[in-house]
Amino acid sequence: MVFESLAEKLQDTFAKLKGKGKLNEKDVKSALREVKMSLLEADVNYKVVKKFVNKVEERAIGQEVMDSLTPGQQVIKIVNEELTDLMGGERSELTSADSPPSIYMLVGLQGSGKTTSTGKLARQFKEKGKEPLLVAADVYRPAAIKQLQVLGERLDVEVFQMGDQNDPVDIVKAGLARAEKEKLDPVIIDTAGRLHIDEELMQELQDIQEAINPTETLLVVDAMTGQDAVNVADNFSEKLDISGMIMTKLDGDARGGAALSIREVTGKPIKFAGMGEKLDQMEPFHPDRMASRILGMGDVLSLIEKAEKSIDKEKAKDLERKLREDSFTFEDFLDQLDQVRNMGPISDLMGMIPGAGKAKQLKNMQLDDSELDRIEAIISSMTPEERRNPKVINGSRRRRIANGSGTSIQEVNRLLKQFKQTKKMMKQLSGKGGKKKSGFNLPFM
Ligand SMILES: Nc1nc2c(ncn2[C@@H]2O[C@H](COP(=O)(O)OP(=O)(O)OP(=O)(O)O)[C@@H](O)[C@H]2O)c(=O)[nH]1
Repeated sequence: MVFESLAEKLQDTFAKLKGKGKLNEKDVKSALREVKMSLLEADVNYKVVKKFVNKVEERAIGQEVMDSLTPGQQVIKIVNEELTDLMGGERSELTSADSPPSIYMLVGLQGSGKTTSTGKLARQFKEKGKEPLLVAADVYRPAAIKQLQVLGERLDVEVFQMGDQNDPVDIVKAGLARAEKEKLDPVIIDTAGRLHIDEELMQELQDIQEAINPTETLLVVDAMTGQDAVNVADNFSEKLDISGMIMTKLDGDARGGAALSIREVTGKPIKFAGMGEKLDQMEPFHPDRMASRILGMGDVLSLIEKAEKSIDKEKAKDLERKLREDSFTFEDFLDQLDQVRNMGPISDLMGMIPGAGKAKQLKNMQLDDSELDRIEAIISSMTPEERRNPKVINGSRRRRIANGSGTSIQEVNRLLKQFKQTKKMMKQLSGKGGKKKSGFNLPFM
């Protein structure tokens, strides 16, 4: 899960704080010392941590907080606000050009995820009905051109390339001319990367910037590299006019040091967060939502947005009807699993549910993707009759299903029990006169 280890530590600290009725200055100071340690362990830049903790302390030790009825909550609220502020406050949108095409130039070190992010960005524009053009300006690594072409084919997006024997500035200019002629908008440029920052590369990128004056120059940085990412960003922004950042591989970043320091150190906003290798795994970066995730308050807004994108509305309606009529079967369950999978890794989804990170029942259920695989295997080993009417699943059938799915009888039993409980719970939720549910359900909730 994104920021998992940091989130766990902070949430532990605040649980203790909330447990106390009245707070005194000492309590707050000791909690903030823990916050400081957690942030440092998460590889957040030292200066950033110091400034952050001082700011929180200044606000938290005020009379208003101490005298309030819920001082613990008030401190968490302040931390939440300051974390949001640290990551840039408001969401920073991509700017578009006054007259098309908008030009987005992606820069960054080799392996940071530049080419993948070029594809992800193109996909988002395509979804909005735009016709982007991708320009392959990395002439040093022929495989990079091929990689972009493969992405272009998959997305049905045009890719402009002139091989690896031309000057990148000429390639980019010719690419722009093509976009103008064919009315393609926006133009997304994949530039060359290097393992380390070097003068030659910076010069080349500066030349491209000068020649085409991009609408935005987006620096792609790998969150997993922690403070290195921050240093790279600092160096790049000294030499180039960077307008914002795409932070990749946040899905594998349990600590969060780069995401929490980079804005403060460079002054540049994170505009997107890469959450996986697939082309649909890039999210707009919302500082407030990210802060809430870290503090275990969930990110219901992002969850709903994801659900709206990946869940078939007709199927959702159908499901609602089935739940109402109590005709929900294992077939439907399987179908729902598929839809949940479409939304991304289950651990990421869990991070978006308020309190889920701390909920013991959920932890015990070990909801990771391999668990979903096992559930799927068990259901697939049932006969159609068993899926429609689980009541017929007696002892010997359970054994057969366990054998067939490579699981144990205990696991089959657990799933059957879970299914029964889920049905009961959903029936209550959608019960007559009860509250109407939103258009989607997760089968385990
Ligand atoms: N988990 C995860 N992997 C990612 C993400 N973004 C990119 N990757 C992976 O990171 C690796 C490098 O990505 P590329 O897009 O090839 O990197 P690049 O910066 O274009 O590298 P060069 O073309 O060599 O300069 C690939 O294996 C990608 O699948 C992300 O958000 N999450």
